[in-house]
Amino acid sequence: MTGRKELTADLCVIGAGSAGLSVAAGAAQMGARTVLIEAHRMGGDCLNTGCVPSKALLAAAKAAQAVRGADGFGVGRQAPDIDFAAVRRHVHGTIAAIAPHDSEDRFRALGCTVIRERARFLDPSTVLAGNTLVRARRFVVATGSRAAVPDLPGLDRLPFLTNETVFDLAERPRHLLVVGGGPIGCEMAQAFRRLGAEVTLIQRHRILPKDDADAAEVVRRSLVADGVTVLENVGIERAEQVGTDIVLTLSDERRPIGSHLLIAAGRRANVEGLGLEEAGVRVTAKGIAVDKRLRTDNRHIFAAGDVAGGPQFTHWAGHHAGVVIRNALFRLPIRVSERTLPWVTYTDPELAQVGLTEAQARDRHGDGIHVLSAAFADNDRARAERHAEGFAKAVTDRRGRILGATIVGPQAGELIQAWGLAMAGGLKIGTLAGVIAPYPTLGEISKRVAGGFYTPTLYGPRTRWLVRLLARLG
Ligand SMILES: Cc1cc2nc3c(=O)[nH]c(=O)nc-3n(C[C@H](O)[C@H](O)[C@H](O)COP(=O)(O)OP(=O)(O)OC[C@H]3O[C@@H](n4cnc5c(N)ncnc54)[C@H](O)[C@@H]3O)c2cc1C
Ligand SMILES: NC(=O)c1ccc[n+]([C@@H]2O[C@H](COP(=O)([O-])OP(=O)(O)OC[C@H]3O[C@@H](n4cnc5c(N)ncnc54)[C@H](O)[C@@H]3O)[C@@H](O)[C@H]2O)c1
Repeated sequence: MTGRKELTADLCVIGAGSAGLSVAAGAAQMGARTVLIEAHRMGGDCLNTGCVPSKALLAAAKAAQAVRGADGFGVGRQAPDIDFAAVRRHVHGTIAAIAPHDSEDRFRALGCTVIRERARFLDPSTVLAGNTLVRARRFVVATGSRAAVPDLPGLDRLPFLTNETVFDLAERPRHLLVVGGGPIGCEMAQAFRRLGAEVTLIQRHRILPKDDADAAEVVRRSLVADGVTVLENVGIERAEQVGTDIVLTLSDERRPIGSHLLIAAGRRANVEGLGLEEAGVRVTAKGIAVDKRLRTDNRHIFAAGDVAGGPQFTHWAGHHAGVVIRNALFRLPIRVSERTLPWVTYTDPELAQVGLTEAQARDRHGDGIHVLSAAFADNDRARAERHAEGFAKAVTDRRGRILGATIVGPQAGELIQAWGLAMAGGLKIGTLAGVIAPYPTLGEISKRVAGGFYTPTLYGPRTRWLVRLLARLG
């Protein structure tokens, strides 16, 4: 075709976010001729409008909270002096510091051909990106997701924030209304509250409904203790602007009023305008339909990351990338597995999960499970650091096979990794119980939980009988 550039490749990746970048980096370094197409910003959501800015904002909020809490250690008695413009510089400085890792330069250096255009399938084996036609043996659609905007009467007539705009606020909101109590809603509610805004969080169910109910309750109490108004199990009837204020009318007739509105009510897969129909790729309400090998209905086209409709995490996108590479380049029938997928909500305290929650384990295994737990109140390090809220809990089958673990408390995201490793390695609970954990560490809590599996036997009547018998024998 005239005026058009044509490229042929082994692999063409659409979207340079967590999933697409991992696929492209792996494939290029393994020698595949790889084309990477990105319409907007290299790094996608995670780097620019997701994980990175949200964790940077939470870190600033934690620093502010540490000032408030210093009094408890006998160190000063003061309120934090928060310079919101400087907080914003910290957030954007963090993005800038990480950006080179996801940059066009780096990917070109790895051997990828990078095209900064919007991509669209013309037919099952051709993609058009700007002026370039790409023909490839395999394609990967990794176009991610965006904030789902609820169908709320009045919402279309007022300004609202999403994860794409909230990190660009020049000034701290006076009163932030947060719609949605999933991970984004809870993290942002706590961050803005600790940075000095009034915050009201409105959630249709309980907060963090995908998580263990007892653990979510610990997070809820912490949000309330920080001063967040948490309104749960309530619908929103309409939204309106009254002067400069935003007013929501709830199903129970309460009317929270705020200066800003953040929509954090779930995600919608980016499937529009991609020519998926022309490519023979089927889409459902959740996203692109894929099998366990991440193949779409067109066996030459894979989907990875948020657009594939499953869990939405950067590390899950990374797992997807490994599955796609092995299927697409090596033709190995590798499947995705959620069995040891961890997830963490980075509130303070953090809430971390791997494997089944207690409720899920009961659903699947009935009463044939052991539930083991320990409180951070009994962990000496947590006490010393005045972070003794929360608990760790594990669920095993009758024989001590670990089915899942939940940790809510300080550093829960770090602590859950021992449980993920144990599950991935097929270790039984006895291995964790036998670990020599350094004292005093937060990690001792895992050994304590695991040890609970043996407590009834260890301190039971049979052991006591045996000890007395051996004592009598001299
Ligand atoms: C506020 C927030 C906080 C989060 N925090 C965490 C966290 O702490 N930990 C965690 O694991 N996960 C977190 N997530 C989720 C995580 O960001 C996503 O799961 C991850 O970014 C998904 O990666 P992806 O590659 O599927 O999509 P994306 O990162 O969205 O990348 C998709 C890319 O495709 C591009 N694109 C779209 N259409 C086209 C097209 N037609 N042509 C070319 N390019 C296109 C987009 O511009 C984008 O760059 C968070 C998300 C949000 C919103
Ligand atoms: N720490 C992390 O790993 C992290 C952090 C942020 C986001 N994420 C990822 O991003 C995804 C999206 O996060 P999210 O919090 O937007 O989604 P989510 O779907 O987990 O939570 C959104 C919540 O909003 C509620 N909701 C929906 N419509 C509502 C309405 N009209 N009124 C009141 N409540 C309403 C829903 O009940 C739901 O619980 C998550 O699935 C998660 O995987 C991960």
